[in-house]
Amino acid sequence: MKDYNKEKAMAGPRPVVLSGPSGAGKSTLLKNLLKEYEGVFGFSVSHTTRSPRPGEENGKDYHYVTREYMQASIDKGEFIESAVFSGNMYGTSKASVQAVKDKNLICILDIDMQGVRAVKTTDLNPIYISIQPPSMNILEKRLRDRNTESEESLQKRLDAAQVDMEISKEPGIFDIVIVNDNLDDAYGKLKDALIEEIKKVQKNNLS
Ligand SMILES: Nc1nc2c(ncn2[C@@H]2O[C@H](COP(=O)(O)OP(=O)(O)O)[C@@H](O)[C@H]2O)c(=O)[nH]1
Ligand SMILES: Nc1ncnc2c1ncn2[C@@H]1O[C@H](COP(=O)(O)OP(=O)(O)O)[C@@H](O)[C@H]1O
Repeated sequence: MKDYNKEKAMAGPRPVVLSGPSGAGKSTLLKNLLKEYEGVFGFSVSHTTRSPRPGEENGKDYHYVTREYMQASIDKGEFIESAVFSGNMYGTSKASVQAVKDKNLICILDIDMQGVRAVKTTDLNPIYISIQPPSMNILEKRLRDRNTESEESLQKRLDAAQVDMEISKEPGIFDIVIVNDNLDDAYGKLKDALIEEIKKVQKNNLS
């Protein structure tokens, strides 16, 4: 038992998975966390075959790669999980998570439902948080106003969102479901959910 606890302590803080429909507000919320708690959270930078949006940075938001490169890396066993979403490949590399763990930071993963299911079969043991929009109509408005998607990509995201919103209601998949209606309220709930882990890292940083 003692050894088990020692192993757990050495494993560092528990990672956090943020999932939920495209447009629910995951990036907005996690960027707020990374900014307010610099030195506490670190982002697991995923790989994707989608093109960068204006303002996105290679190596910061994603590693933007070709399908050939991504498939070869997956075949080499370099990924914890990968999925196809809206026609593009996305995946969490072992190196991305390790880079955050090496700094003793809480690793945040922004992944879709397929990723959540895959991570559940690993020993990552994260806290699973679902970010949900107040309604489909509001989600569609936010996605349109974001101005990042073609009509085709938008429709694919809305179709996936419908499925995601249903699945997130199933008990046992997520530890917490946060409805992102008012942004400040949703951010407050996210911080409340993570405060124990945040305190642990802050305490470790001081000692
Ligand atoms: N499984 C998995 N999903 C990911 C990964 N990175 C991002 N995603 C998900 O892919 C979906 C699309 O992401 P993105 O193209 O950035 O669009 P956005 O969510 O609308 O901002 C979202 O649901 C993300 O959570 C990953 O490494 N693995
Ligand atoms: N509570 C909110 N109220 C209004 N707009 C929001 C709220 N949360 C996020 N948004 C906006 O909705 C859009 C989608 O949010 P984003 O963080 O990109 O979602 P995701 O990362 O889940 O795809 C963005 O333009 C963002 O500024």
